[in-house]
Amino acid sequence: MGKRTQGWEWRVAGWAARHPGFVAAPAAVATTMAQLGPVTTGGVAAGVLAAGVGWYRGHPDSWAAVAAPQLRALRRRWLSRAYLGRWWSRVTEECGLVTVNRRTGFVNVPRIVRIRSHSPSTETVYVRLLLGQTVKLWEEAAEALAVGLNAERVGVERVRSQVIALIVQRSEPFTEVIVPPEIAADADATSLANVYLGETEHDTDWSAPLIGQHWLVSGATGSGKNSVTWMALRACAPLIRDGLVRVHVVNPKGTELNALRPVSYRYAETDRDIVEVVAGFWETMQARKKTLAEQGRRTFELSRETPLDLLLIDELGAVTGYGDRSLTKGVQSVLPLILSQARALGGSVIGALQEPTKDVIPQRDLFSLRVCLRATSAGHVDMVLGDDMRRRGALADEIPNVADSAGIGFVVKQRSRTPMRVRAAYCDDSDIAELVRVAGWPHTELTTAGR
Ligand SMILES: Nc1ncnc2c1ncn2[C@@H]1O[C@H](COP(=O)(O)OP(=O)(O)OP(=O)(O)O)[C@@H](O)[C@H]1O
Repeated sequence: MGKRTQGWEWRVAGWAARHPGFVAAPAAVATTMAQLGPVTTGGVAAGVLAAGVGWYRGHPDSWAAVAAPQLRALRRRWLSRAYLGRWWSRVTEECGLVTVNRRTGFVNVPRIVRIRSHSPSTETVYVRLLLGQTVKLWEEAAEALAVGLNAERVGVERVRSQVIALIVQRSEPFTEVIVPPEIAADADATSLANVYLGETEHDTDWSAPLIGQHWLVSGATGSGKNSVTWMALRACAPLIRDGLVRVHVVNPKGTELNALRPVSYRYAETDRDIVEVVAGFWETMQARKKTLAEQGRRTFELSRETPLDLLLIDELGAVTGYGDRSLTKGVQSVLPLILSQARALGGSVIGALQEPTKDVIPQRDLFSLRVCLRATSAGHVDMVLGDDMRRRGALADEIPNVADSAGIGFVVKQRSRTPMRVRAAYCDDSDIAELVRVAGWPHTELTTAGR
């Protein structure tokens, strides 16, 4: 029996019912023309266009968060051929993702429910599974789908029963290493309210506030986690020199961050010293609380008397989770207090993490900036960035494990709660040496533990 398909008039009716906008928009234009005439209709259309341009020019941030994803999704859905009827049918057929009714010969093509495009390099295509299909079937076809859709890669996720999301990454926006900007000569020229970290996929600066904030950077080994820490320290360098920022370093691995020894206020590598430094940080915060109360101030202001205290923890997992019990117990008795109270007192924490699991991320939501660099498992992404972020396009587990991808990862945009691909600038050994040179000053009051 040959393949049979539904009559075209039924297919058109079904399609129109599923896409009411395509019927409603021309109907609305026709009605306006009939009621108000072509001049008024043209005026209204020009007004809408002018309002759109005005929005784009006047408030690019909200435009990028609200209007751009909608327009991008429309363009991808209807103007790129990838998801149009015939091509979509062909791709799914070639990838073995259609079914044929054995009795009637009718070919069932999986239906696209909707498309979202939160970023220029990625779109999420929601697809209704056909009877008899499994998520696994689509996962196995993902590579072939990527070829068919002309994409870099396709991720597959189950959304609810019968609906999956294909996360289609179109391009890699970062092909070059980002060179860090010069260190500011003056403390006045540095703003810790907006620290430059690198670039975003939208070709804009990636920056974040450091004062009164905690940062969490997660990534597999070799993903470039320390880039973010180094960029924060470059911004702080003149302030460290002037005694406006004090750096407390917890470096259980004893690698890389040991370059900071000469400019650290406190520094620890061994278990005992680590507990001492973290507990000391909390004592500093309690003392700060008293100082602010004495000064009759409720909020912290950066000064030599009340500097920013920055706690850097290179391997959060070791000190809160899988390290020796005396270490983890000691740290866990104060770290939650630091994370929940230090921000208002001029204490910030930057924690790096390799294996994000529930027990090693203490109070995740207290980290206002969370960066997920290359991950070794899909589950790590939502663990770091928050629920649903992988489905919305944060394919950190699909970042290739090669040196060229180091420093690339995802953050969540605060306002729109959508993931954004970013790349941290890279500080090489000479950049690190320069920052230590600039930050270095006669630290007469050094109380470094573990020296
Ligand atoms: N932002 C970056 N841009 C480009 N390349 C980078 C970046 N960061 C790191 N790299 C490169 O990746 C390599 C690995 O980086 P690094 O050792 O800092 O990663 P890591 O995540 O800190 O690893 P580990 O957990 O093993 O300490 C570096 O030697 C460097 O060549």
